[in-house]
Amino acid sequence: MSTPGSTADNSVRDFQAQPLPRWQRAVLKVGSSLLAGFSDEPDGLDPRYAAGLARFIAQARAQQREVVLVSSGAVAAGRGRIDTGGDSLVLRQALASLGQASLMGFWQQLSDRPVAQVLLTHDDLRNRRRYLNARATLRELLKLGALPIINENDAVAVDELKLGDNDNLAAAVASLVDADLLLIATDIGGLYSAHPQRDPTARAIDRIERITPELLLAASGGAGKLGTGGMRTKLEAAAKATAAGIPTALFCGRNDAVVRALGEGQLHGTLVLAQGDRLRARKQWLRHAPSSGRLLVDAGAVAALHRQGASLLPGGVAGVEGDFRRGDVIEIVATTAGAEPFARGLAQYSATEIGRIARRHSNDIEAVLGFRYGESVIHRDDLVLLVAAHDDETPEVKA
Ligand SMILES: Nc1ncnc2c1ncn2[C@@H]1O[C@H](COP(=O)(O)OP(=O)(O)O)[C@@H](O)[C@H]1O
Ligand SMILES: N[C@@H](CCC(=O)OP(=O)(O)O)C(=O)O
Repeated sequence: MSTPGSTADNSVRDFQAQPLPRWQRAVLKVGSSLLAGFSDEPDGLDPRYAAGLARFIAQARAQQREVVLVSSGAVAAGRGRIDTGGDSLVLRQALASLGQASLMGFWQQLSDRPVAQVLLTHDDLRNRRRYLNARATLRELLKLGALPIINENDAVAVDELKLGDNDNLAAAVASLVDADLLLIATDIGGLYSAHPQRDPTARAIDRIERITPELLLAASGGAGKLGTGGMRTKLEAAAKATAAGIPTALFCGRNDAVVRALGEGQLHGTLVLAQGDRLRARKQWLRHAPSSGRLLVDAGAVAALHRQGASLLPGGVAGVEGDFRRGDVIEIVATTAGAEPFARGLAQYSATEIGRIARRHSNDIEAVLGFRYGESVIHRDDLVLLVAAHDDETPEVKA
């Protein structure tokens, strides 16, 4: 903790440098406060800060790292196109629709590779099938080397459909894509012990081990001119991400030195530490979620899952029980053992579909079903072993 401050210029002075956790795949959230509203007139999007963030993304990519961008700014871009007062929900929805294409064009101009738009709502992420579909699309986009840019689908998102703010959306996306770091860029150095523009005694907080009600209260001072939730929604997002094992960094995207340091693995900002290990948190959930069916698998599949931490392919499936759908949690039972499941996982295909592709080669999936979500019926990232293997080669999936 150090001297109070409230502007981008104070970020480096107020927040001490600390190492950024090691990461391979990060979600970067960029708020409206970094993209627009630098004058009193609605003037659309301005690249003065976004350019530095785009350089950070390009540099990460050159180091074989992956970044998924969650970008606000559609409403601000819409106001730049049709200058209107007012702030009703339906007007914001219309402005977001007006501005979304400009927002994508804006990032495309700053990006060294193709950008891809993905618009999501809370409902999409609650629905397990749509969740899996969105995840598969995002993985494919990263494989293609594109820069996925996510925003809330504001035109359809009201009330219970809405995530409400892009900070929470970014936390959900971080879990969705299995990120190992969530970066939230905003117009202030990080979290202060009180609203720094209103309280001169506010102190910078470099590191948070646990998000307490007191911290949430300190962050409740409201948002900036264009922002939606202020620091509170950033802390809520950090709470969600860190509970899923993903550390979260809040930093000032308006300060070039801060953004450059980030590229060198140094954070000037607030680091919220992960609560436990990412894989462990996910596997823990898989162990306890209610299951909707079972797969019987042969000895070859049992050995592959145990020894190589492999995905379950249709060829090893000997039988299907229950009426589950794509995305449901199911149990895996060995035909050679009793009825006790030895593993659990998320089904990539429904019970009926797996019944049709059981014992077939993965290459046949498309010919049999007429479509294909992937080569496995349970992907290894979605699989947890419940009992250890009989030898010492217990795979990493036994979290
Ligand atoms: N305790 C606090 N520490 C830092 N900023 C705070 C705090 N409480 C409220 N804020 C406000 O939150 C703003 C950032 O949130 P917001 O305006 O929603 O930005 P964004 O558009 O980047 O999401 C800061 O500029 C500041 O005015
Ligand atoms: N979906 C809205 C952004 C909502 C939002 O959370 O804004 P911000 O607080 O600036 O991240 C838009 O694109 O304008």
